[in-house]
Amino acid sequence: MAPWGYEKDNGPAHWHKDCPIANGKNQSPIDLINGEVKYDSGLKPLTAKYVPFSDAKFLNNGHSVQFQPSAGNGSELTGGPLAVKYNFEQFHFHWGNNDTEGSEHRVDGKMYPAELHFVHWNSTNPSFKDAVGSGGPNGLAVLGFFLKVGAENAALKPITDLIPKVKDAGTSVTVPSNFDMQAILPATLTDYYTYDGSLTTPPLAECVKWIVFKQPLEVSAAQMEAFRSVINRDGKPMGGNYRPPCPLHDRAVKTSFK
Ligand SMILES: NCCOCCOCCNC(=O)c1ccc(S(N)(=O)=O)cc1
Ligand SMILES: [Zn+2]
Repeated sequence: MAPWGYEKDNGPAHWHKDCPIANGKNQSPIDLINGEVKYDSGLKPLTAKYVPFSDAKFLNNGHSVQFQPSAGNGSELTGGPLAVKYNFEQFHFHWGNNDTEGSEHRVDGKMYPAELHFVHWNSTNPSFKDAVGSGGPNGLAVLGFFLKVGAENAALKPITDLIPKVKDAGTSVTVPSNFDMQAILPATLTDYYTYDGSLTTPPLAECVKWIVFKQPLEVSAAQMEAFRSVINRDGKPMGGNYRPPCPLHDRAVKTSFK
């Protein structure tokens, strides 16, 4: 099979052939249906401590654009539904070709124009790859933020300004060391949905504690257009790099908010 993608001939409907877990019972993304979630007063705010990076890359890997510091950057995530400390690995985006589509998770069937994923791995593992393969939903913790079109996002501007430099698949640039990743996050990481799920791209491993924030971040129309100029491995616009929602089966979605 051609490498996986989001086109007719290699998109989400084909992924099960190489990754049979695609039809598993803990797949992501899902539609977050407010009438079916359950408030959990035990869910505390999350704490993300992101330290400045000395040598981080921003790259086009053919199916997303991704910020990736060198291993062992000392940034960590704790709290919320997490029992242990998680190390930051990378962040990346999913988006659409217009403002009516693009996010992976949905809220009562509504899609946002884009979704930002901060990927972290359980620090009781020796490496990220071990965490992916560790079995069970505690290998990774991914923070999902919906993006909506509005004011320019000053914290993301250093990243969206680099997009023209990684327009083509397989290209990357070094990110200026004064880039402040912490500034992207809201001041308090409260009001989120959380559930046990999977990677939303192959290998689709069911190793993820998902934490999706209720409050979208804003980006300007120009910043959205920057994403839409990115080209995928087939030389086509990368927009549409989102997996449709998967069945919830007998999972519960908990919320930290009433
Ligand atoms: N390819 C087989 C070996 O796989 C080893 C682990 O590789 C994992 C590569 N994928 C990822 O790291 C990865 C990370 C996050 C997300 S997502 N969109 O669910 O946040 C999807 C994918
Ligand atoms: Zn993602």
